[in-house]
Amino acid sequence: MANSETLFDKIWLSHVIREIEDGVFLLHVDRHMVHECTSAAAFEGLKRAGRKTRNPELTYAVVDHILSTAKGRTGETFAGGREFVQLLRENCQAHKIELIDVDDPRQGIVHVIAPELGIVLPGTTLVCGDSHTATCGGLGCWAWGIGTSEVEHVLATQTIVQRRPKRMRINFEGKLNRGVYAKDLILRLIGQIGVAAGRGYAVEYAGSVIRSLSIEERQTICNMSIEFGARAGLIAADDVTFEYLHDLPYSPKGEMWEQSLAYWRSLPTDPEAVFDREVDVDCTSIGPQVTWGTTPEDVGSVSDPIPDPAAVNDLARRAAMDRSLTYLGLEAGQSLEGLTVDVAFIGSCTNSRLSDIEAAAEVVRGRKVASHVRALVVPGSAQVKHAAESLGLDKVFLEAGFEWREAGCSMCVAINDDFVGPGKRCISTSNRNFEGRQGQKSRTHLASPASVAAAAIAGAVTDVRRYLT
Ligand SMILES: CC(C)[C@H](C(=O)O)[C@@H](O)C(=O)O
Ligand code: SF4
Repeated sequence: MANSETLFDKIWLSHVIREIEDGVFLLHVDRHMVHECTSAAAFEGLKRAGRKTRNPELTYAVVDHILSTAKGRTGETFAGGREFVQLLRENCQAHKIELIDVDDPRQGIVHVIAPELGIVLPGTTLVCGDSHTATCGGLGCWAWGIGTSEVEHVLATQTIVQRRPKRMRINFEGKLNRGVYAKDLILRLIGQIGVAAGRGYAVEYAGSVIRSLSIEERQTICNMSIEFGARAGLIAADDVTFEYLHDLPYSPKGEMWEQSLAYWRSLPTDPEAVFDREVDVDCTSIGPQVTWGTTPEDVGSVSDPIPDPAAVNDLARRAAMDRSLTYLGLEAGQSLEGLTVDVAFIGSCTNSRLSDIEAAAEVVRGRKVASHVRALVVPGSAQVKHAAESLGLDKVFLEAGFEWREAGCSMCVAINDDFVGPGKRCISTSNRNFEGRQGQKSRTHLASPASVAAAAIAGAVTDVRRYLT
């Protein structure tokens, strides 16, 4: 039907090659990102089957996960990652895939560099063997994480088989309070609708608050789509997006740019379009968010008392809350404010872009990290690191007592040199807080970069608004 399609419908329809069975389709993949952690088995599969990569020019590889973030690091510094890095190098060479290697000035977390380089474009499909690929949806593309066997399929055919998802729209309206950032909005949403609400849906984020966000903030929102079960989250491209994309290394140029712009402007959801589900989030009532449990749904404003599991009727939820509180060493009714932290981590594909680092620096400037806290900033990419350094932000952090590290996934996932330590408590800008996520027996509290910076200074979870002028 004319004039009643959603953004997602438009992208979907322009990528269908054919219907395979009822509701299941073969689709074209425009861009494919690859990293060292989930690609080795896919390349191995190709080798065994004697297949080639169909469109190596549409695939980009980068090293980010199993990598040291120490100054002067190479792909060999972290012993556990050497083999993965080496294999990626060999596979990229054999398949003529562009590799952004450890010492490349474009290196960084896969979901941070893809937008930064203009590999992500509105209206396209982008996949990667990584669940947080949805991050790239912030630029109006359909981006989602795939499994390793699908990585092999995409390499071999440049297509993917997908069941058509349902459509959900989430409307963020109201006025943002001081000390409230994109991270607080997405945490609040997950607290409101729960970690399973997105299953089977492609989600579009909309509303006046979303329109007012920068591209980096939109990526933070889309990044956590997977944390409530949606595999993709999209935000329609607008002038903010076009300005961001203009003149990036891989974005279209000249006449192609003009043609692309005209097409991109046709993509936003039509006014008459209908969604399978709509959710409204009232931003006016949101304060700085901090998680108190082991899912991102276990979240509240920093000054709220931790909810009492005994007051919850759903028995499974009650048991999960009990288990969360035990794991984190917390009690119902307790306030998170004043809770001592051992580690403060600013990084990950959720919150490691320049604006995140700037927001944290605003809190840190002229202050010192509490003496018992290990505090780190791990920029999402070499470009982010460089940009921050040219603003003198590295000095702000170093003088305060933070570590200023090289780009990578780092302590978000702890499959490298950076981990929290058993029984230790970390306040983190990353996206996952399940048991052991940041290392064996680590305890994680998710929050925004400004809130994490404030906690590093205070030595404890605190209300960031006290540190803002
Ligand atoms: C290593 C990779 C498979 C994983 C993912 O897919 O999300 C990682 O990036 C993560 O965040 O846990
Ligand atoms: S930063 Fe964390 S969430 Fe993002 S890709 Fe790396 S491990 Fe996954």
